[in-house]
Amino acid sequence: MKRARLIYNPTSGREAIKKHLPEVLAKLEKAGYEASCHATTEEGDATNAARIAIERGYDVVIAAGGDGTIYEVVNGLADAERRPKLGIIPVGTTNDFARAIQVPRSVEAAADIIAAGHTMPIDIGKMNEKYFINIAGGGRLTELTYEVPSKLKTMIGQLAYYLKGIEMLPSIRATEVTIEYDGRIFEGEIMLFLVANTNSVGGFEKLAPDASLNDGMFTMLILKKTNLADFIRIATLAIRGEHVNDRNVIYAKANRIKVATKDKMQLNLDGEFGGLAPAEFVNHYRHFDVFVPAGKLPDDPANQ
Ligand SMILES: Nc1ncnc2c1ncn2[C@@H]1O[C@H](COP(=O)(O)OP(=O)(O)OP(=O)(O)O)[C@@H](O)[C@H]1O
Repeated sequence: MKRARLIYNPTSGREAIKKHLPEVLAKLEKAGYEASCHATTEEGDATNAARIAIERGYDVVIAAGGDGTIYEVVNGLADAERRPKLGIIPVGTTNDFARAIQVPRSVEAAADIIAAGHTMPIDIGKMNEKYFINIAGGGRLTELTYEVPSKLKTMIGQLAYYLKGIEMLPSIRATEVTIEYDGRIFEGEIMLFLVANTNSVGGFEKLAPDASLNDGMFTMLILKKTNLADFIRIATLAIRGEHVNDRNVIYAKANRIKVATKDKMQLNLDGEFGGLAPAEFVNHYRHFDVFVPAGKLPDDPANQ
């Protein structure tokens, strides 16, 4: 019998998962799995739980939480040679990855997608020793994702990020970097750089408009040093995906990217603190099979 392990963050989002657990487990059992779950207890626990699921040979591992929980689960699974299929139940404040794979923000609907059994291959990124599934980045602006207190997120959700962004905007400084991407080089001052696996980043769904989930390539975006007025203009363009041709933006595909800086630069992986530069990003082609709705995603080989 196939076995599924649900790893859920009981504090995620507005603590939405807890009351739906019996239905989720029942749906999995009905789909033919022997299902069990693990509630995470603290930061890092989802990674440990995922490693244990590998040791115990689970066929499916499901991450239920926000992007932070998915990130931790991915890091517990990604080094294994035989990796379980990955399911996502989005109950966080930011659910960028779920949005990118069109898994709805309803516990029951997300569980139905896993029960239906359709998967597609997805690339992931590795930065130095850590993996990310959605987005990596650096620059002062990306730091706001972990400056938002968790309690505030639980209370007011996505709004907490925007409030923090407005608060930080006037103080954002540029960083001098050297970025090497597939043999090309950029040297100069930047506001931020992003290395995206998907098109869905921080609620901006068109930030990397042509990112593919499984072409073996990252979409890289560099925002050069700008003044505040230009910055706001480009952010507004980014809502519609019209920033990619702006003269302050470098937008390119690459599967290996190296970032070096003389200043201290914090790196961000899937919204979590990922260490300090220098960094090397490597794309791992079709590393996971992820449950997605059938017939919806253009990158799904089943729809091509
Ligand atoms: N029992 C727990 N108590 C406190 N924190 C926890 C617990 N379990 C996991 N965490 C931590 O909570 C962090 C945020 O979780 P998660 O991403 O699932 O949801 P979120 O708070 O809605 O945030 P977001 O969706 O913005 O990432 C994770 O980085 C994880 O390490």
